[in-house]
Amino acid sequence: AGPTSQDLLNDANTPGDVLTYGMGPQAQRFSTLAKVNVDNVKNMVPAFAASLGGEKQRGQEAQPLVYDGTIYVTGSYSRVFAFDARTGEKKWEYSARLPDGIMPCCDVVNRGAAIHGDKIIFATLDAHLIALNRHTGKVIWNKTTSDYQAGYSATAAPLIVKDMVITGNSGGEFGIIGEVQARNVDTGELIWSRPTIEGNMGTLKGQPNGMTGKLNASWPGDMYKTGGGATWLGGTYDPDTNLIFFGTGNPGPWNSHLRPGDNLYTSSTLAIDPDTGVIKWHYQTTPHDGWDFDGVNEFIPFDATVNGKAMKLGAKADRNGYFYVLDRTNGKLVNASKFVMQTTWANGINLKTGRPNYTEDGRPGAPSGTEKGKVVFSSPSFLGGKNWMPMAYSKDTGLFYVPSNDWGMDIWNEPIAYKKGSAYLGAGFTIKPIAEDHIGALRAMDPKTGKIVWEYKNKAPLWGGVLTTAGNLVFTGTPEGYLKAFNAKTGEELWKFNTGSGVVGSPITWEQDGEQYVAVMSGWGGAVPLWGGEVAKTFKEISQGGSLWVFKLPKG
Ligand SMILES: O=C(O)c1cc(C(=O)O)c2c(n1)C(=O)C(=O)c1cc(C(=O)O)[nH]c1-2
Ligand SMILES: [Ca+2]
Repeated sequence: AGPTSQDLLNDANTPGDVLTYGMGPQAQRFSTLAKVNVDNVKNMVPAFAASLGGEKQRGQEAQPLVYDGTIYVTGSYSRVFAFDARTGEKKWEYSARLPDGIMPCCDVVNRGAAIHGDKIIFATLDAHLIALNRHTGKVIWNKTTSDYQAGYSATAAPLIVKDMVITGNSGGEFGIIGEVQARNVDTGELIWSRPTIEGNMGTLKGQPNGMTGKLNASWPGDMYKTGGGATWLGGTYDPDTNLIFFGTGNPGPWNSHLRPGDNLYTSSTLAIDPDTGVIKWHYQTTPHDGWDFDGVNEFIPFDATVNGKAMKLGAKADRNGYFYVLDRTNGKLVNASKFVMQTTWANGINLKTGRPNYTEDGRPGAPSGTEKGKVVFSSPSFLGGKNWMPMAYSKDTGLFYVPSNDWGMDIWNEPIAYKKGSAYLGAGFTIKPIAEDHIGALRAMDPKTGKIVWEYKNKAPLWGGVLTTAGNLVFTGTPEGYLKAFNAKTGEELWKFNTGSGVVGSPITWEQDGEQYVAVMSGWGGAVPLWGGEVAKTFKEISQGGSLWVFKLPKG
């Protein structure tokens, strides 16, 4: 039969398998396992490695799934692999036949699959959603989610809620319209679609277009028709409030002078009712985004007592450099604090309005005629204080572990007009380091105080996901090739292993035959080598790769 929607809800409490992207619908990436712990992690050794093979290497950003003795991973170029979880032997491989004209902005990546019943479901770079038989890798259904020739693509892992596959889309750099789609998991038929840009019609259940507030009030003229707001990282689900949370990306074009207004719902967190597709609340982290700060970062539900009051909260480390804690029942700001070295574009967040206090010269200037506008130095860079790589929340320490980066950019605006299937930026940029000794910084954040409790600095930008465990451990990868383990309370580095290529995947752990296993994908890529400017030059020595690595303690 295979996992049911109920099994997926219980994923965080069943350490014998990993059924969801995020290790639980809330995506806390916390494991209750403690067989591998601060005392013995130094002894951990590889159990096996499995290559994705072929000439198709590039960025391997996937988080593996584990079920019934099989590890499922997605690879670059829209591939899926099933490996034996005891030996690493390949069971099957599926490779989507991609057309020549795909337009992913930021490498040919995929972050993971979903599992349900007899199916493995994943999204492709040419904007298809495909369900494979998990035993054979044969296609069960294959749906077109949008038009790749207009710049749509998909890189996120699907979310499964109540027998629906809920997906985001990519293409924010091409003037697409961000969208969340819910489909029947058995057939792939569309149930509802929720556009993220005010003024665009979706097909919602029980509401003709379901857009809240005045249509298009936050966009001039027709700009909402090409407004971006891609939901390119997928979503999390909170059973306590029955809400799904999707971040939305940058508005199109990047040149903000062409679209005065807040440009809802770009660079925001949306809380959506999974039963209808209706937006219950929104919180916009960067109104009128002019830096590609995007806002797509994952929103992780957690519970804590604030000022003596038990609260249902959620946290998001935004690309704009601020760590936000919201009341997840209504989207109200509880606190916001800086988690990076610098934020040149804003002096903090106004706790009453929830809006950033913009600095006077932080925004790149308007072009005049065909001349580019005033260049400004901005920090974080557009690749963000934190990009797509997911943070983790430990129920034991009460801390969030945030994979962050300290860097800046020169950014300027240029004239631009929309053309179907062409980049729609109207901006240029060069990314620059801002510190002598590091770009990457893994930071332990206390969500109650907004304080950084410890940090680990890394020379290259951190671009991989984080895992935390009841063994008082935090795991993350580095572009230099290491998977590393840290003491969750102190940040002390306890173990490392070099996988031979940059690690930009998200680690997982599970228990099998009485032993605890840890797995991560290795394979350098993603946006940094493509867009990293001066920063990317320092990492050209990193070798490409494409392997799954699995670790455990030696027997006996
Ligand atoms: O607006 C979008 O649709 C969109 C999509 C993606 C993507 O799907 O990977 C990225 C971005 N934007 C983006 O801004 C970005 O920095 C980025 C980095 C990466 C990556 O995988 O390393 N993807 C993306
Ligand atoms: Ca983007």
